[in-house]
Amino acid sequence: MAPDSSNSSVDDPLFESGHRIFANKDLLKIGHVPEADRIVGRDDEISKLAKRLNGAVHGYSPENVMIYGKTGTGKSLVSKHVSQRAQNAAQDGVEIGTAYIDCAEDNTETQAVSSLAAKLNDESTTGIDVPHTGLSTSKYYKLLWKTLDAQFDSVIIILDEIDLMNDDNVLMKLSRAEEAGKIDCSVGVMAISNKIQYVDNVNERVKSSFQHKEMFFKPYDANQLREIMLNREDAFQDGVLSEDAIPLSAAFAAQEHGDARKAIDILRHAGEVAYEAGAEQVTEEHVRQAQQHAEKDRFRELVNGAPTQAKAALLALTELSVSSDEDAFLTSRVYDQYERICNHLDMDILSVRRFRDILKEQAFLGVVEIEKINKGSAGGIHLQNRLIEDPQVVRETILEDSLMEDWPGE
Ligand SMILES: Nc1ncnc2c1ncn2[C@@H]1O[C@H](COP(=O)(O)OP(=O)(O)OP(=O)(O)O)[C@@H](O)[C@H]1O
Repeated sequence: MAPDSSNSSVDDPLFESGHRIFANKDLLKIGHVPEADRIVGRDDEISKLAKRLNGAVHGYSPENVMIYGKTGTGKSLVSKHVSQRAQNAAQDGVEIGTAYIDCAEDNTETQAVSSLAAKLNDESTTGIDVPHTGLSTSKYYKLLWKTLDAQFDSVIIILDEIDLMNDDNVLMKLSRAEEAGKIDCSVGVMAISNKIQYVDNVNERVKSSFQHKEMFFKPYDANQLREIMLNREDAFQDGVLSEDAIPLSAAFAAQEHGDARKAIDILRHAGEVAYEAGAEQVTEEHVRQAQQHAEKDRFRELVNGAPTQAKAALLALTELSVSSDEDAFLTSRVYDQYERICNHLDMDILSVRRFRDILKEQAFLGVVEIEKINKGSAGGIHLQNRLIEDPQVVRETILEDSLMEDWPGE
């Protein structure tokens, strides 16, 4: 880790001595794992999870656990924390290994198994060389089993964002290894997901071998978010945070779904905004600006991740918004524009009914706002669609997609 030089003085006047706003910005980094005394509001989850892993501490099998919860509710943090404590608490003569796999990165069976083998293998103890690439999946499994037996009585494996793994095989192989006689070391898997029905959708064979207990992490409320941030107040210089900065960041994050990552992000960004503005304090206004920025980022992510047809529908609404003084348009008018776009880009044209469904989905995601207009007894009910975010931002984001970039605009 880089030394904390926030308060050190620098001889060259071109550079600032220390930092006006931050004392230890690392505390607000996304990947930062806080110390036990900075973890707030998760005592129950920590002790429940510890019970599941208790066997490992005494050299028996830990239980498998499936952890569900929305983003930023502390699932990764608590699982890393408890597995680390189990490793430290291991009884004399009991060796516990722990490994964390981010399935968003290692999303194939081979990648996950090779990563596990590489992370758990201490070559100086086992004499086993685990090459990064080039072996078949089954060879990587063999290396993994060898390295586990050479070092551990028990191993605790965290598979984070398991729903992003494109194959459930790894879950089955890990949970069956001991029973199938492939290893003597016992294996406990903590699989983590935001998708509440993840296990319902996995293959029956996997389900029957991955016998597990389930845990649900509830979103934080504004008080808990405030506590989480107060516990990292020392990321800032003394007296720099105005009284409102933390409560307001907590309130913004709680409004959405109680996401601690979002709360910390807003606070860090507010500090950056204050710094850029040359301010001495992080004020309510800086937090508001940081929140608007976070909102734009979230919006960009939503639009980026939308299917191509949804992007074409949004582009149609965007073009109308950019080229007119109005900001809300009847579905029929948006559909005409959508047809022009699809023709130009050589895309399939969906039926009006399907097109309406797409706009509804986008309204559900908070990209579009739909309003019912009653045109009297003869005119009937019509739907008007409006983009929630600045049309130029939406346009720029959609045109980043290589399938849409040939649209010249109107
Ligand atoms: N109870 C807590 N106390 C202190 N910090 C917390 C707490 N819960 C979460 N955080 C912080 O919030 C951020 C997000 O937490 P974490 O990654 O554990 O969430 P998650 O539920 O795993 O989210 P995702 O599903 O998006 O991976 C991290 O920086 C973490 O340190």
